[in-house]
Amino acid sequence: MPPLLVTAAIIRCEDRILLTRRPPHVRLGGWWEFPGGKLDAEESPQEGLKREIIEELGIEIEVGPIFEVVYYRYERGPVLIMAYECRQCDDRPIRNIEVCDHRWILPTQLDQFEILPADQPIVEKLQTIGMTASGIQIP
Ligand SMILES: Nc1nc2c([nH]c(=O)n2[C@H]2C[C@H](O)[C@@H](COP(=O)(O)OP(=O)(O)OP(=O)(O)O)O2)c(=O)[nH]1
Repeated sequence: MPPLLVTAAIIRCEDRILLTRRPPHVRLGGWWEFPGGKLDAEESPQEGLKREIIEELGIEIEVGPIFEVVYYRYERGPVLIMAYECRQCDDRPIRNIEVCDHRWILPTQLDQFEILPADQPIVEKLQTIGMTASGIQIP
């Protein structure tokens, strides 16, 4: 089975990153994750990610360089997660539209959240090198 193509946004603001929580009633409900979702047909990863963030949180983002790519086998089938370094580029407040909670956290706080298992390589990279070290272009 080919993997589901999923994009995820590592949205940074100063030294914090954004984590969102999946609503209780959806598949994998209650887990924390990086906001994003499945790509639609004929959509580039960057276009899909911007669309998902507007749908889920009501904010506009700029999509920067790729941060990590993860292949993970869930019981229902594999996913390929493309995680991009991003930043918010408007001043709208975040709204929990398709998520049930969100937090701006320090990388040192990642261990305090139950984050989807597929995201482990992303979490480890954030904990060890952070984002500035990987070249995110944030003034
Ligand atoms: N957005 C996101 N999805 C992730 C992460 N880690 C991870 O394993 N996933 C998985 C969970 C889901 O199986 C899949 C994303 O699917 P989804 O159901 O959230 O995507 P979607 O919003 O497009 O879904 P839908 O409601 O339109 O069906 O990727 C992550 O950090 N962010």
